[in-house]
Amino acid sequence: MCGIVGITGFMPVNQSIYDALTVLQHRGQDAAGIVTIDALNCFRLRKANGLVSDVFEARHMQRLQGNMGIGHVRYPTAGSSSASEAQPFYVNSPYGITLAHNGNLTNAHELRKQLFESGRRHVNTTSDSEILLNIFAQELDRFQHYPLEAENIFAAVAAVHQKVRGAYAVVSMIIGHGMVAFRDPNGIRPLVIGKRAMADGRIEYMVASESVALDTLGFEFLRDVAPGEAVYITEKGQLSTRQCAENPKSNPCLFEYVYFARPDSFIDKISVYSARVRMGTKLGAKIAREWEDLDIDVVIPIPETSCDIALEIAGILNKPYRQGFVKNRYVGRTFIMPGQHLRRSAVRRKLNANRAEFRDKNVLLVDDSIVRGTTSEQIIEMAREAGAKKVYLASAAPEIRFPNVYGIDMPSATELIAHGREVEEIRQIIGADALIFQDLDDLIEAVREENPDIAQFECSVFNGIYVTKDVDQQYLEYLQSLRNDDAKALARQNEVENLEMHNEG
Ligand SMILES: O=P(O)(O)OC[C@H]1O[C@H](OP(=O)(O)OP(=O)(O)O)[C@H](O)[C@@H]1O
Ligand SMILES: NC(=O)CC[C@H](N)C(=O)O
Ligand SMILES: [Mg+2]
Repeated sequence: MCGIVGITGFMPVNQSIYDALTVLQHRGQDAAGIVTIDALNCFRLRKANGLVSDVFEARHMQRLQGNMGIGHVRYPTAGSSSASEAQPFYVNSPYGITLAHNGNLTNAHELRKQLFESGRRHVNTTSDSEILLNIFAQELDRFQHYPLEAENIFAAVAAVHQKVRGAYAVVSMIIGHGMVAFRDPNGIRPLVIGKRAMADGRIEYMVASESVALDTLGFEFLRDVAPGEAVYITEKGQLSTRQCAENPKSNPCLFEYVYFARPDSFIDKISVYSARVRMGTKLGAKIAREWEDLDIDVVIPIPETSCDIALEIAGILNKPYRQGFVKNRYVGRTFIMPGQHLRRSAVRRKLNANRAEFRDKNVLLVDDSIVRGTTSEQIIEMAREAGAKKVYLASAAPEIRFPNVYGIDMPSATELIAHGREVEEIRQIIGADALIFQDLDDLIEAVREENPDIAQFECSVFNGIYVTKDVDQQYLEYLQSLRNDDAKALARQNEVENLEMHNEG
């Protein structure tokens, strides 16, 4: 998952975009970037690998001048993790365009070919986002006048929707025009818009992956950008919006609510926090039903995302809730780290058992999800080392059995602990005394309760149904060959940092 942000204002936006990226950091820890448009109508860019606080030094911030800008935090799901694939991307024609993207395209390979053969455009990186930028540029280029009208920009987005498959929440800037943001016709990845009034009444606008970024910067939440919709804000601050998809549907990613998004965000009118509490209610009821005979002394969350869920379960079971694991606040999210070795070693650096809470107790550990099993395997071991008698584990998400192709880096089914396995087998592998998963229907109900208008969530990782309908076994095999852990490790070895083009150093 990546995080995107864009601000059109009347004051310098560099600090605001930086601040927004810091509250979206949980969506991507690998790279960060900001582009602004300065007073001479030139783009100013800083992007590199690392956390937001590492990438932008005072000298970069000073150079990022201008009242309009976009930013990105990256969790790579396509291409390589080289700094040259950090975002935003830039293309010089027509007019000069930059773009930041959250999501993943499922027809990137065909699009690249089509761009070269019929568009005479070469894309020099392996990033799907740079392909998306070039498709957008190609469509804008069909209008051969300057400046473009809002109509032209919306027509270009409509054409992008026709050509591109997959998940994309996008923010882009066009020199001499303004900012454009759009969401794919299934609304898989989130995108919100907000506004802030200046003292003189002029309105500044902000788009972001999550509403928490608007809150932090004092922008008033206006609404979610609708699936398929585009918003265009001119340099002068004029907002227009348009539905650009022929058959838009609301199929937001269920895993955003389980894990990715911050609890204080609202996505498609649903509070992420409340959804997690309801996940706890449902799972608590299932545990009470199915584990009547189990003697649970204490409920312990696996920090951080599962804390709200575990607290609710403790309430339902009428058992004490204890913070049995202390989290090192300087270690980030382990699931989105690149490479299994790094993920494994990070768990013990991140979490440490509070012995007093485990000694001679039967503990119920709660996690939001079990994906590769990296966390649960080690955490159960740690609970036992700390003196627990019995260790039970509950997951607020059902078994994750299928790859994700829409912006979560789970390209290969064989890396998933629940792939091809039933609960008993998974329990044995992770070493729990008992293991329980939430039912998919319960999870969907828990999330959907606040917005019954959502008929279908994107929940392919649980049921193997891909809402874009273009994903078949052949594509999944292709993806796996490209992005399994070994292939990515090999690619990392061959990377040359900070170069746009490969340079034999
Ligand atoms: O089965 P796994 O492959 O280990 O993946 C699942 C775990 O990873 C995530 O935690 P993470 O450390 O990324 O972040 P958090 O602090 O937000 O819980 C998630 O919350 C689970 O704990
Ligand atoms: N997680 C994401 O949204 C990733 C965006 C894009 N596919 C990239 O890899 O850079
Ligand atoms: Mg976790």
